[in-house]
This record gives sequence, C-alpha cells and structure tokens, in this order.
Amino acid sequence: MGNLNKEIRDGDHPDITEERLKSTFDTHKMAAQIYNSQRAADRRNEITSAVLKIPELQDIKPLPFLSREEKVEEAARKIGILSEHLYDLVNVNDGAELYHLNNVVIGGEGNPLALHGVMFIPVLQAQATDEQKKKWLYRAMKREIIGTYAQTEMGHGSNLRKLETTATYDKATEEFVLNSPTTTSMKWWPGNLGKSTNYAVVVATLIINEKDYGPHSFMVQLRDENTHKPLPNIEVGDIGPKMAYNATDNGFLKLNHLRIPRTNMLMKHVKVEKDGTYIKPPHAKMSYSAMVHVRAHMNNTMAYFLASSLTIAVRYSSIRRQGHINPKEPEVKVLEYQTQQHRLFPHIARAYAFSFAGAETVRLYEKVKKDMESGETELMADLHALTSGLKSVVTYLTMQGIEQARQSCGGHGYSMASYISEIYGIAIGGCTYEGENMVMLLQLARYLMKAAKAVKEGKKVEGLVGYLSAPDNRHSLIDRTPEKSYDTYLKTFEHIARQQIFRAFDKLEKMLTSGLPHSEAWNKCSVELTRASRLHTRLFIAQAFARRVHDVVDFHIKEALDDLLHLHLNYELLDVASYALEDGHLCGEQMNFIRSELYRSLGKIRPNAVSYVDAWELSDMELRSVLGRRDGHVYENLYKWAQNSSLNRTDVLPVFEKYLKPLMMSARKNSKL
Ligand SMILES: CCCCCCC/C=C/C(=O)SCCNC(=O)CCNC(=O)[C@H](O)C(C)(C)COP(=O)(O)OP(=O)(O)OC[C@H]1O[C@@H](n2cnc3c(N)ncnc32)[C@H](O)[C@@H]1OP(=O)(O)O
Ligand SMILES: Cc1cc2nc3c(=O)[nH]c(=O)nc-3n(C[C@H](O)[C@H](O)[C@H](O)COP(=O)(O)OP(=O)(O)OC[C@H]3O[C@@H](n4cnc5c(N)ncnc54)[C@H](O)[C@@H]3O)c2cc1C
Repeated sequence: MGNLNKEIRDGDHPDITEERLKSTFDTHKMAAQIYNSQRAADRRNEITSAVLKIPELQDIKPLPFLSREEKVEEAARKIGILSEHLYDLVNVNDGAELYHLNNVVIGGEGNPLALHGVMFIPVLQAQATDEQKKKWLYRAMKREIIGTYAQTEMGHGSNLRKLETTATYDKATEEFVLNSPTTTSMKWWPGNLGKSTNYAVVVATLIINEKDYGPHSFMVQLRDENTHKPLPNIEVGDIGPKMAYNATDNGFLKLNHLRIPRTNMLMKHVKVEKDGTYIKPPHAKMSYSAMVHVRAHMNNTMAYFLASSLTIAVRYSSIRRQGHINPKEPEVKVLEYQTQQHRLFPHIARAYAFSFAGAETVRLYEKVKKDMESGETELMADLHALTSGLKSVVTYLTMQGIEQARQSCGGHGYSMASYISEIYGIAIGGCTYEGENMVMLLQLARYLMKAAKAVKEGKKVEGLVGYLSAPDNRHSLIDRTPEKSYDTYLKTFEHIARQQIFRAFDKLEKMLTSGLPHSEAWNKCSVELTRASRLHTRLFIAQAFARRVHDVVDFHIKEALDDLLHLHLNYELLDVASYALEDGHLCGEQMNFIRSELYRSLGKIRPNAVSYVDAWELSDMELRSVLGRRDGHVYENLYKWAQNSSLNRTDVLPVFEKYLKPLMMSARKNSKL
C-alpha cells in the first residue's frame, strides 16, 4: 500500500519524516479534493516533473537576489522557452494547468504575459464580435500580439463612471478619438502595460454628440509590431518599483487625441452605428466582465498563496526545535506549542475552505458566462454580489494568514529565504486590485439591502440570501446536538449574518425616513453595511466547506476534512461571536463549549498537520523557500542560500575604504587626543 503521505523520501530530515508517517490519509487523494479531481491532481504532478527535466527552466539563482531588471528579463526568458515547448513537452491544455505551469516555472512575481492571459484574452472572448475575434483574439491566443487591460487611471480606479479618458465618436470619419486630457487621466497600473505589451483594451468614457455613455472598451494598438516603438500620439512607460510583484511592468499610458476606427470598440453586446446611434447592451454592466472573471478566480489564487506560506511555516515548524514543554525531555518541535498550532491550523482550514468556495464560484461564473453568450443576464447580479464579497473577505483573511505564517517562523521568517514576505507582498495586492475591498463589500451590501427590503415587505427570497426568509432560533443549540452535526453551527452563522443585515437595513431606513438623501444615509451606515457583507460572505464560505465535506466518499479523506471543518467552524464562530452574544443567541456557557471544541480540534489536527499542507503538492521549485523545503534540511541550505548575496563576493567591500575606515580612524584619532 505504501506510505499515505506521498512526500516521504530516504534521506529527509527525520523530524519531518516522523510527521509524515503519522498521516491518516492519502495526501494525493486529498490533492484531488483540493484541485477538484484526481486527474487534475495527477496532471499537476506530471507537469512539475516535466519542468524539472528542463534545465533552462530552472531559476538562474534565487529570485530575491535578482535586481528588478534581472527579474523582468528572467521571467521573459522563461516565457520564451515555455512558448517553444508548451505543447510538445507537457501538453498543457487548460487554464488551471497553465496557471500551475506558470507558478512552477516563473512564480508569482509576474511575467510579460501575466495580464495577457488573465484579462486581455478573457475580455476579447467575452466582448469582441466574431469579426473582432478573428482580427485580435486568435492572434492573441497564438501570442502574435501581447495585450493588457488598461482601465485604472492615476485619478480614478474605483469609480469607473468618472474615468477621464474619453473616446469621442467622430461621425465624419467613423473614428473614435481617444484622449487623456489631464495628468490624472493617464492610465496608471495596468499590468505589463509599461514595457511588454503592444496592444491594450482601453476602457474610456464614450461620448457621442456630447452625451456621456459611461465606460466602454476599445482595442488600441500601442506599439509597432516589429520595432516595439510606441506609435504616434501614445506615451507609455513603467510606473516604477512596487511592494512586490516586481517582475511585472505595471505601466502608464497617455493618449493624445489618438484616432482609432469605429470597429475598434468591442461591440459584441453594445454598438455604435456608423451614424452614431448607440445600441444598449442587454445588461448595463456586461462590459465589466473581465473584472468579474478575475474576481471569480481570486479565491483559488488566494488559497494557493495562503497554502504556500502555510506549507513553508508548518514544514519549518516540524524541524525547528526550541524550548521545552517537559524540562526532562529534549527541546520540542515548535509545532508542539498550542500557540503555534492556534496560529497556523485555522489558516490551513481557511485555505481549504477558500478553495472549496472557489470551486463553487467558478462553476457559477462559467454558467453566467455561457448565459451571457446568448444575452441571458438574470444571474449576473448574484454572481457580482458573490464575487464582490468573496474577493474582499478572502483577500483580507489571506493577508492575515500569510502574516501569521511569517511570524510563526521567527527570525528566519523575516528573511527572504523564507520567501513568505514576497508571497505576502504579491497576495495583498489582491485587497486592492479588481475593486478595493471596502468598495466591493459595499457592492454586495446593495444586494443584501434589496433582499432585506423584500423580506420586510413579506416576500420570500431565495438562493444565496434564502436564509433571510428561513425560520430562525432565538437561542443557538450549538452545544446540544451530536458531535459532527454542523447544521447548528451553520444556523448560528446564519443568525449572525441575518441580524447584522437587518441591523444595517433598519439603520439605513431610519435615516432615509428622517429625510437624509440616500447617498448620505448610505455613507453614514457604511461600516455596518460592510460588516453585514463580511458576515454573509463568511457564512457562504462555511457552507461551501460543509457541502464539500458532505459530498466526499472516501472515509479517511472525509474524516480528515471533517476535522478541519470542525476547527474552521469553531474558530470562525469565536471570531464573530460578539454579534451573537449581543442578542443572547449564544451564552457564556456556549462560548466555553466552542472554545473547548477549538482546543480539542487543534489536538486532532496536530498529527496530520504536515500532511494537510503536503496535500497541496507544492514542489520546492514553486515554493522557492529554504524554510519550506520538502526534505526539511533547512539549516545547511540557509547557509548555502546566503552565499548568493553579492555582498559576500569579496571579504572587504569598497565602502570600508571609502566611509567606514575614515570614520573609525577619525574616532580613534579623537580618542587619543
Ligand atoms: C497574482 C497577481 C495577479 C495580478 C493580476 C491583477 C490584475 C488586476 C487588474 C485590475 O485591477 S483591473 C481594474 C479593476 N477595477 C475595478 O475593479 C474597479 C472597481 N469598480 C467597479 O467595478 C465599479 O466602479 C463598481 C464599484 C462596481 C461600481 O460601478 P458603477 O458605478 O457602474 O455601478 P453602481 O452605480 O455602483 O451600481 C449599479 C448597479 O450595477 C450593479 N453592478 C455593478 N457591477 C456589476 C457587475 N459586474 N455585474 C452585475 N451587476 C453589476 C450594481 O450591483 C448595481 O446594482 P443595483 O444595486 O443598482 O441593482
Ligand atoms: C498590483 C496591482 C495590479 C493592478 N493591475 C491593474 C490592471 O491590470 N489594470 C487596471 O486597469 N488596473 C490595475 N490595478 C488598479 C486597481 O484596480 C485599482 O488600484 C483598484 O481598483 C483601486 O482603485 P483606486 O486605486 O482608485 O483606489 P481608491 O478608490 O482611490 O481607494 C482609496 C480609498 O478610498 C476608499 N474608497 C473609494 N471609493 C469609495 C467608496 N465609494 N466608498 C467607500 N470607500 C471608498 C477605498 O476603500 C480606499 O480605502 C492594479 C492595482 C494593483 C495594486
């Protein structure tokens, strides 16, 4: 039968092997849950193995030792090699496989084609007519052209209706004139816009006969296809170094009365006729599809970032020995400390939860995408609400989890050798891009307030907000049901979300009734509204986790996931319990029950801790972390890693002669006086 944990190898650090031998489940079968099928989990490993056999695809040196220019060049070099070998080597054939290939070979710091795949191609697929697809999409898919999605401006990102870049229709020439009239109207941030791309879908405010029709998408060629020089009337460049993600050239773009043909407006759903007649799309927000595409996939991206940092932290915690629990025994693995377990295990549960919630979200997204093809838009509002809430909650909780992982590695966590700080820097961009988190929570709140209004008017609501119409218990029964019956937990989460949604609703109504204009009342309620959105979203995540565990057939996998779910429900409930204590839904005794269940859960998770993270099957190449090495041999490799520092090239640096020696000489001279 072999070992249940598939990472066990001869020669590994005995402390990590000891952990793996305790596994109660097959880590590769667990990977099938995480990646949604055994086939997908197998393919990931096949792809990793194929990559490991190609020497040119390995990092030239650890990425933290590269300058920004070297990072950009290294990513482009690898993209070139990958493009040559993509099909013959590993036969990569879907988005998830490409994403994995990219993570292994290039990593999260970005590459010249990052936005090309993530937004440029999806926006053309969703918004281009068949004719436009022939012109640009197929060329883009073959990588004959490289594009990006240029929407955000220096002065406006969140409020799309105030974008200053204009696209004014000139009926006489059947052209749009694209113009950035001010400094703040420059496109600012789009990924790969700076140096890599030669095309962009530019989002600009459409003006016809002096009437503002709001943001619309236009295809703009930025650079000559052969020389890569910017075309006339176009100023384009890189916006400079960022907190992380520095292999990507996020850029600026100024358009100076640039003329493009009328047929460069993406017109699958919306049209401007030759005579300037505007034909509305079936749904006003269809042109926001590229953003919804990314938001729908962000749960999985964030789960991946969180899982990466936890793999590093948990593996390291299993070989790091420091201090004693029993003074008569040797120093313990730091993973034995309850505080370490409490710091890490709930985040492991969250990473699993995000990935299960992510799978449900992608399914809904695929359905809505298909519906939209035929002009059917009924589920767009549900999808927008769901992705807005999840995007905000998941990125925020991921940020918390990664930082806990870093701190759990002590001093070495602060070194780039852990690579956690880079993962953190990349991941937290997600709190901002694709809609700043507060802004998106308030989008969900609009949907929740509509549902609350309907319930108050005696109507029944269904779907994601169905629980608002369902019967509610005055008091939670959480400590009065058999173990592993999660319904009472979920009912308590429902109660908490429902109470907060109606609290926000009542506050808003009261202000409106007192005569306050809607936008002012909304602003005065907005903290309460964002709370409602967070609680609704956290309920959805818990439900998605429970649904997945319910559906698992394999006994050992189900049992292991059940333990994680139990931890998740108790930890998350403690985190939001004040809402339920406020109205007496939970009492002090029940809080004690939840706390003791949480501590019991930590103990249950402990023997499988390394196996839970191993099940993500993240190779050393993609983790890029000395602390997170699969074999556990951290210390000797930390020393080797430090040898890469350019400061170690010579024993004495020129700064010694230049500054330090004179400083010390003069100090010595002064002390002799
Ligand atoms: C690993 C690293 C990878 C890095 C890749 C990073 C790539 C990053 C790319 C980007 O960041 S691209 C730029 C992203 N920018 C944003 O996300 C901007 C955020 N702002 C918006 O999306 C919109 O401005 C807004 C906040 C949604 C508001 O839009 P608008 O002003 O037009 O609408 P409202 O008046 O607020 O709402 C009207 C109505 O429309 C509904 N609605 C809005 N969006 C959608 C949608 N996408 N689908 C369906 N419905 C939508 C909204 O709910 C309102 O409905 P009602 O309440 O009136 O019924
Ligand atoms: C790494 C990264 C990659 C990016 N890639 C791209 C890209 O490829 N293409 C692209 O077009 N853009 C890109 N962006 C830009 C990104 O989408 C925007 O920065 C983002 O949407 C936030 O908009 P903003 O910068 O205008 O923030 P602001 O709106 O200025 O936010 C500032 C503060 O104001 C608050 N705020 C704003 N409006 C409201 C409101 N209505 N109610 C309450 N509070 C509000 C926010 O909550 C926040 O606290 C990227 C950004 C980053 C960081």
